[in-house]
Amino acid sequence: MLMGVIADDFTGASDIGVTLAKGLAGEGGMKTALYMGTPGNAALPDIEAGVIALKSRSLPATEAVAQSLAACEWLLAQGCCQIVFKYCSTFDSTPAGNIGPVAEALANRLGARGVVVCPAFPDMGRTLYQGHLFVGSSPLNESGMEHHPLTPMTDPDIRRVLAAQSENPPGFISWQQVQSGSASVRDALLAQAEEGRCLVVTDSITNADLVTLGAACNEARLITGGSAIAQGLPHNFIARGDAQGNVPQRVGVQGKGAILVGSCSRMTLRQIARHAAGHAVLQIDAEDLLLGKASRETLLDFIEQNQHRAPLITTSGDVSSVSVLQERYGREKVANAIEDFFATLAVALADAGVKRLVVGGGETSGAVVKGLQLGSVVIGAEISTGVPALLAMRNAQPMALALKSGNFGSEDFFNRAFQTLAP
Ligand SMILES: Nc1ncnc2c1ncn2[C@@H]1O[C@H](COP(=O)(O)OP(=O)(O)OP(=O)(O)O)[C@@H](O)[C@H]1O
Ligand SMILES: O=C(O)[C@@H](O)C(=O)CO
Repeated sequence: MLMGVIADDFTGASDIGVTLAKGLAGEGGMKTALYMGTPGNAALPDIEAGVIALKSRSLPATEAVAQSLAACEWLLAQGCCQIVFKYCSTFDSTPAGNIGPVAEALANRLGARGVVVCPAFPDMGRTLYQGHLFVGSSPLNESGMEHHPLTPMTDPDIRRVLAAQSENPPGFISWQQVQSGSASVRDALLAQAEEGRCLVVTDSITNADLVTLGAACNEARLITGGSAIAQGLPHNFIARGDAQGNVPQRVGVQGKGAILVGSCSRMTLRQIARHAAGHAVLQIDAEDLLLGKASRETLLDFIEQNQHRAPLITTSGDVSSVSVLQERYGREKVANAIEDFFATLAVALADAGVKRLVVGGGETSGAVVKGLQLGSVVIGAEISTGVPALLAMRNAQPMALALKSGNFGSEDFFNRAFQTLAP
């Protein structure tokens, strides 16, 4: 294994996994495996990049650091010479972390300084200019992310957000400097390292900027960013003759399917509304879950009876219903109850023969995948930007999954993914 990635959520892990697996157009990527949690066993010998999915985004910082360091040790033991810490392209974090504490702990472990911090993901409209993160034409704090149920983002200045959760004041490299090319960025990173800067917020607006950063980080021990930071990294290994140039294959499994959605992000709410117009949607009242009122039999029946209508079960609510519930019961209690619900439901569905599962939301995906106790997963071709089809084995049976980040995918995503996971 040449490169190792530690991702702070499961949708993000599949997002960066497919970015590494496909690499640059015309060249291909790295043979990449996705591990659902830090594995107990050694990786297969032909794997060139390993992505470890953690569910560490909303944990207390000390736990997130401990899990990330353990993942890092496993990746180093597999032979990785470069580690990437993947977080959300909307820099989802709490005032206490976990991006700053995890990035600094990994930098200390790897002896790295002048480490790139770049959440930009231009294909999804996330750009970083003068340290400010935009989603399309809106600053981060006016993009809907200010209402996120777990990690509301109320400041678009990533330098300030990161400074508040880091021990060392972060450095900065502007877009103008990135335009001067990879050698100039490498020098700038070295200069920042010599000044003692651990983390360096680095602007990027286009994919070309991210490829420049990738080339500048050819020899870096640690890189941090959204998935798009990984675009140019396979090239470094392919150009050296270390990696072969992989192409992800289409993945599909015969059998019943279900769609489970716990994301309350703007795009997901639109996708659910669109799905409801032509397919089967069962809306669960999230408060019923907190009061222990949901019946599993009804849900299994709903999925069984609606196989021809791409059945979707959701708890998602709009900003006001989420905040009413959180004020009444507390943010963590609400999230835990809903995530437990999805984890248990996914297991019941899989036990009842469901073989295709589309999940909406990173924390929700984490809960579902942990519930199903999936180990390593094959990354297939992309269904939409940042969302690959995945092939897992459960009880020696194949299972196809798609884990969709809250704001990813077009309005018809849920039906498209449901159909795409079939052979
Ligand atoms: N009706 C609801 N009220 C309050 N919280 C909810 C409700 N429905 C779901 N949730 C919780 O909101 C959180 C949504 O986070 P999740 O990471 O799954 O989606 P997301 O943030 O949109 O996805 P991503 O992180 O991939 O962008 C989960 O913890 C989920 O349990
Ligand atoms: O970077 C993104 O936006 C996604 O991969 C993600 O992490 C959402 O949870």
